[in-house]
Amino acid sequence: MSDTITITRPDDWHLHLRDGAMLKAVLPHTARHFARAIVMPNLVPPVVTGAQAAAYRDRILAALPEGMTFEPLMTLYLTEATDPADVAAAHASGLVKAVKLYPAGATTNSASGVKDFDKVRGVLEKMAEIGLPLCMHGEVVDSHVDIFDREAVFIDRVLDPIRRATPGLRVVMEHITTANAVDYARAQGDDLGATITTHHLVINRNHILAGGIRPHYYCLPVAKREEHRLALRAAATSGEARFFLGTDSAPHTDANKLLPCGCAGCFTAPNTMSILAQVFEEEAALDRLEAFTSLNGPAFYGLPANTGKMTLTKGAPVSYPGHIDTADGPVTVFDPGFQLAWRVD
Ligand SMILES: NC(=O)N[C@@H](CC(=O)O)C(=O)O
Ligand SMILES: [Zn+2]
Ligand SMILES: [Zn+2]
Repeated sequence: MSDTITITRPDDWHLHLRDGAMLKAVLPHTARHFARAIVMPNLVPPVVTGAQAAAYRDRILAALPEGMTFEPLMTLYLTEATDPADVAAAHASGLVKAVKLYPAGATTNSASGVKDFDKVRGVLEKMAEIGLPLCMHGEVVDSHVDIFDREAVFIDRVLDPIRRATPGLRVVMEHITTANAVDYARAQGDDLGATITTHHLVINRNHILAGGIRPHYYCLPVAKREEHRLALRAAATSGEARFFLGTDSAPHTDANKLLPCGCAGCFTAPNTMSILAQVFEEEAALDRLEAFTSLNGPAFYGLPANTGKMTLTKGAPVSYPGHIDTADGPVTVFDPGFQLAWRVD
C-alpha cells in the first residue's frame, strides 16, 4: 500500500460557517482543504430569502483570508412562508444550490423550520420543476419518539411521503446516522443522495455516554449503536454515487457546549481529511476516498469536479490543535480518539 495518495480537491456538502467572529475564525480551516461547501442557512435569524443568501455569501467572501480560494454554495432555509418565486429566482441566478428543510425544533437554530409540511408543498413542487435539491435534516420532533429512533421514523413518516407526493424532487438525506437510512437510500433512484459526516464514521453512542458524558461528541442526529456506525462506514467507503461527504462541521464555543443544556454539533473542519484517510485505509478503500470526498457530491449537484488536487501522505503522527481561538471564545476540535497518521500536504 502506497504511503501517498493524490485525489481531486474535495468539497464539503454540508457545512456550518456561522457569521461574524466565528465565521472569520472557522472559514480558513475549511478553505485550506475544501474548494467548495454547501453552506447551511441556520443563522439567527435564518437565511430565508435570495437577498439574504447573497448578503451572507458576500460576508463569507469578505472573511476569506487573502490568497485562499473557496466557493460558498449557498442554501435557503425553508419556512412555511417561503415564496416559491423567490426560490426560483435565486436558483436561476446561480446563487442558490439547495433549499434546507429543518423540522421545527429538530436541531440547532431550527425554530423557524417547518411544522406543517402541507404548507411547503408549493415550494417543493417548484423545486422539482426547476431541479433544485432539497436537503433534509431527517429527524421527527415528536416527543413520543425516542431520540435514537427519530431518523428512522422520519424516513417513514416524512421523507418517503414527501418524495411520493413530489415526483422529480431531488433530495439529499443530510448527515445520515442509521443503517435504516443507508438501506432506504440504496433502494431509491439517482434523484436521492445522502451525506455522511466524518464523526459518525468514528463514534457510536457509547463514545458519548459510557464512562462519563462527553459533550464534544454530542451532535444531532445523535450517534447511534455500533451496528449503525458500521453500516455508515460500509456506505461511505463503497464508492456508490449516492453517498458523499458532508462534514456537518458545526462550531460552538466551549462555553455553549459545556452547559447543563449544551449545544449540539462537532467541529471537524481542521482534521476531517486526515481522519477520513485513516477510516478509508482501515476499510481497505483508500482508492474510493476520492469518490466520497470529491466526485460523488458534484455529480449529484450537477457541478463539475474540482480541477485542483490534494495529496495526503502517511507518516509521523499528525498534530492538530485541541481547540481554535475565536473572538467569542475557544472552540474544541473533534478528537477522533486515535492518533492520526495521514497529513494533507
Ligand atoms: N449537527 C448538529 O448537531 N448541529 C448543527 C445543526 C444540524 O446540522 O442539525 C448546528 O448548526 O450546530
Ligand atoms: Zn442537521
Ligand atoms: Zn448541520
